[in-house]
Amino acid sequence: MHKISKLAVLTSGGDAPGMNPCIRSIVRTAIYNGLEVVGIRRGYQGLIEDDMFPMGTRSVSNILNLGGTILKTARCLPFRTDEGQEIAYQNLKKRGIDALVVIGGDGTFTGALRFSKSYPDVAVMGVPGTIDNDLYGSTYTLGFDTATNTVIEAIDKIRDTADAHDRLFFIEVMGRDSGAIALRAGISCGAEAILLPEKETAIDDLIENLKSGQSKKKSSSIVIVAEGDKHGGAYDIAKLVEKQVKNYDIKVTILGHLQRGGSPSAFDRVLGSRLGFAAVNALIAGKTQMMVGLEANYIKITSLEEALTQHEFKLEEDLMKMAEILSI
Ligand SMILES: Nc1ncnc2c1ncn2[C@@H]1O[C@H](COP(=O)(O)OP(=O)(O)O)[C@@H](O)[C@H]1O
Ligand SMILES: O=P(O)(O)OC[C@H]1O[C@](O)(COP(=O)(O)O)[C@@H](O)[C@@H]1O
Ligand SMILES: [Mg+2]
Repeated sequence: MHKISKLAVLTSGGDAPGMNPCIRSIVRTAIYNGLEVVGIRRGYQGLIEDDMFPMGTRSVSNILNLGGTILKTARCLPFRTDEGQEIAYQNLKKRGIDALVVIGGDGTFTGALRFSKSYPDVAVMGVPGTIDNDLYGSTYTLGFDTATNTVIEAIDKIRDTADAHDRLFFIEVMGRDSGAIALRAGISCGAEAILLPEKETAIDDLIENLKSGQSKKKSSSIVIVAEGDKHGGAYDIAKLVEKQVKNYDIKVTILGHLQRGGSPSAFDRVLGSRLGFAAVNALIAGKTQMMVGLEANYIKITSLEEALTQHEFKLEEDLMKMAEILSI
């Protein structure tokens, strides 16, 4: 078994609250175990540009409560090329780095697995960090809990004004391919309808549902639209509905990037700490091309290969049905 001595960490793809607690945990667990630690700025971009710096225990002081990522993040096109991957490898070798922890989503893991297959002498471990909660191998990903709470706080406020004016609101939440935030937020805020990318929305049913709400004297209605819905965003759906639902003052709100910011929740701080701790310990134990996750409240280690091939989101039909019944 190859014993590691110098570990690098990066954050990649969309930032997610909980990344900082995870970085802190990785740095301190590694140092506790006698490893040197290097931080890489802007994900794979910094790996290719050799933008790295040594990290000590104090370099991660007072970051548990911070949203975003102190390492910064990026979406990096050159890492998708063989040349980019080779430059990244040479930069790691030059510095004597023999282990890499990547915190990110499916794209980040795809890049890491490809890199690790070409250059297996650098051990690679993934930590699921994305507000979209769409990775196989972990019931929860970093940032999902905080983002959902941020969304709930915003929708509660919108509900107040919707109710005061008897209005119908279409609220767009993040999730290009994932309805995870939309579904949890919809249940938490008593949405009249939840539209997800994983399920084709029957506009006629939506219109019937809204009309029936009116006849039952609902004073306001909230429809949550995940940004990746097949009919388009909240504005497009509102236009389709507007023609047929009369006597309702319709408004649209796009929550946008505010959903990705903010101080991580207790859940995400604990999750980040646990996953970071587990990632370093797994590398020390000689594991590579894996990801750490949380299943049934226990750490679970899954191969990146499996995580990426199994990754289709399983639509939670039971929760959809429950949300529908509870909003009658
Ligand atoms: N097929 C791939 N080969 C190499 N690198 C990739 C590949 N897919 C994604 N990446 C790298 O991972 C980065 C993050 O992926 P992205 O999909 O943007 O975010 P996330 O990791 O949150 O899903 C990309 O910008 C790119 O550098
Ligand atoms: O900030 P950007 O680059 O516009 O990306 C927006 C996307 O990032 C996310 O917040 C997170 O996606 P990833 O985990 O794939 O990075 C999506 O919900 C959203 O569609
Ligand atoms: Mg992704």
